[in-house]
Amino acid sequence: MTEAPQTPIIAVDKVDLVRSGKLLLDQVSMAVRPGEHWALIGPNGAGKSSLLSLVGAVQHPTRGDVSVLGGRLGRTDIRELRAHIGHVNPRHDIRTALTGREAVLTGATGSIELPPRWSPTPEQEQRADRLIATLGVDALRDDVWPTLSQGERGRFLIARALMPLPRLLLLDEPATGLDVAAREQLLSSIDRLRSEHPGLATILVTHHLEELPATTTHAMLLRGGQVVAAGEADDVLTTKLVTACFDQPIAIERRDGRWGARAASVTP
Ligand SMILES: Nc1ncnc2c1ncn2[C@@H]1O[C@H](COP(=O)(O)OP(=O)(O)OP(=O)(O)O)[C@@H](O)[C@H]1O
Repeated sequence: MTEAPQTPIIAVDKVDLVRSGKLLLDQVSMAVRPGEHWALIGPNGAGKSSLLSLVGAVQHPTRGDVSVLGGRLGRTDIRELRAHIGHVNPRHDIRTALTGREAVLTGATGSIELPPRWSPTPEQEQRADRLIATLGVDALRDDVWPTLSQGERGRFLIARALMPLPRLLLLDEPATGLDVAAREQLLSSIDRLRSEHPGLATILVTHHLEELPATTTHAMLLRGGQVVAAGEADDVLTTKLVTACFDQPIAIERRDGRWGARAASVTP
């Protein structure tokens, strides 16, 4: 007996995105299934954030279809869809002295600050504490936001995004600005998270292959709004395809699950 194929969490079909008369995405297609962890890679201006905003139900395509969690954009209430998508935005702006744990709890209300007179249920508190442990920031849970480092905030924000039990987690350049130790802690946390939530699908945007967790299963290379390659990570993250994507000779190697990139020597 053959197994029924898993319904995609995201189905993007021949999408164009036009803004201010400019074609930002050109015939892009993508299918993401439960348990898949995608890397979205490409040079500056390639269209990575634009694609993330479509699958995050933030904006609609100009042409083509986007379905997220079974709801087709344009036919579904996108606010309702967004409630099931965890979106980790490095520009998340907390201006008060919330503790790390309180920041995570705001994920239950979808707000930036804790709403007045709101208190979490015991289940919400337990969930926040479990996620804080998974992301490895237990010891910092009572520290206030202004005193946390960028890497520590990043891990609290991932825990926050997971509070509503999303089936899809979008990570927009989560390692930007982190030192090597903070980056490695973040990547280990993402690996742990993925193993503890096997049905979760994730998409991680980055310019740097060194910032990919070892649990990355799939990759898409974008350039000038077009897909250069998409599929299983080992088939896509190759010297030939990454060189074509960045228009620069780049040698790719994978060691102990992690990727590395360096300038390739060009043979005359
Ligand atoms: N609303 C808009 N109107 C016109 N052009 C836009 C708009 N939004 C984005 N762009 C342009 O579209 C292109 C793709 O932008 P996008 O932010 O998706 O790229 P990116 O791959 O995420 O880039 P980066 O790595 O620099 O963050 C860029 O050239 C950008 O200037």
